[in-house]
Amino acid sequence: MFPETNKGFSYEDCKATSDWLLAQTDIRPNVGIVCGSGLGGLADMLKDQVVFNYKDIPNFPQSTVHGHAGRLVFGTLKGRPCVCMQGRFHLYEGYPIQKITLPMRIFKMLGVETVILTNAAGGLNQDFKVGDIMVIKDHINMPGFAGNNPLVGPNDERFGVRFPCMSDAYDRELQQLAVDIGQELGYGDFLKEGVYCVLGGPSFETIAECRILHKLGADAVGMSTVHEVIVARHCGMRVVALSLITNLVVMDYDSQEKANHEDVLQASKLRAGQLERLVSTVVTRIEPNNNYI
Ligand SMILES: O=P(O)(O)O[C@@H]1C[C@H](O)[C@@H](CO)O1
Ligand SMILES: Nc1nc2[nH]cnc2c(=O)[nH]1
Repeated sequence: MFPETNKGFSYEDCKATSDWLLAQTDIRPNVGIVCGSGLGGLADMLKDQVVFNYKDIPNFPQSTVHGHAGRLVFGTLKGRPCVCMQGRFHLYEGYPIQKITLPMRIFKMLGVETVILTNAAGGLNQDFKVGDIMVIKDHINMPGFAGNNPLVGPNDERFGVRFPCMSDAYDRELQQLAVDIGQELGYGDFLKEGVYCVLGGPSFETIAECRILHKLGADAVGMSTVHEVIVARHCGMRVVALSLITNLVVMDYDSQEKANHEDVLQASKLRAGQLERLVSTVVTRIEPNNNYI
């Protein structure tokens, strides 16, 4: 009934991958972290590391993008067991959407309850500046409008329901926790909240596309995160996501600005340390029983 490419990985495939990982580490993570472009330093914060190269993990795709190392790092953050993707997969790398989101189901099977995602994004909101950190409050799934959703294909109820709700995709308490911690750390001047819009990439947006996305209510645009969030929510994990605004999109035909990946990586370096501090503090305030301290 479904074409072969839409079948994704079975529950048993995912279990085989998670069992393979669990057999090689004693760490039992309850927090999973995904590092965006140029933000892989987050993984380096983990202590007592057990590291797997993606190429060695059964069923895992390979990272092909500069700024995404391609390592799954288990470790502890101030004593809290975590697993961190140092490099994620994007639609434009050519993988089926079910493959780029496979790690979320692996996270779930490893015991992860909360997923923290980061990304580099272009700022559409006219009040945003390069270096702002945006706590994502909602998303617009542009590829999803055309049917490119990671849950397309047969639904296995052991993962989640056929028609998952997305109006609560971004956990409100975790959003507030991230904002509160940002304020405590003195990030008030560059801490924002907003809507993230995903496009397929890899080409950056035209001026007309940026104008329309802005009119649609998006504050930032990128090429990731949303697919992972959908799969994470489908299998019941809580989600908080942060965009680092690495460039302001071009909305004016007189502008000479041109988006490019090297500038994105360069800009992510400016705020990487502060973003890492924000994420690590969020992790330490999440209790295993899902309460916040
Ligand atoms: O993985 P993220 O979303 O951080 O990567 C962004 C989107 C593209 O992959 C790349 C463009 O520079 O950065
Ligand atoms: N689509 C998109 N992704 C980005 N990632 C970082 N900056 C951008 C951008 O301007 N557009």
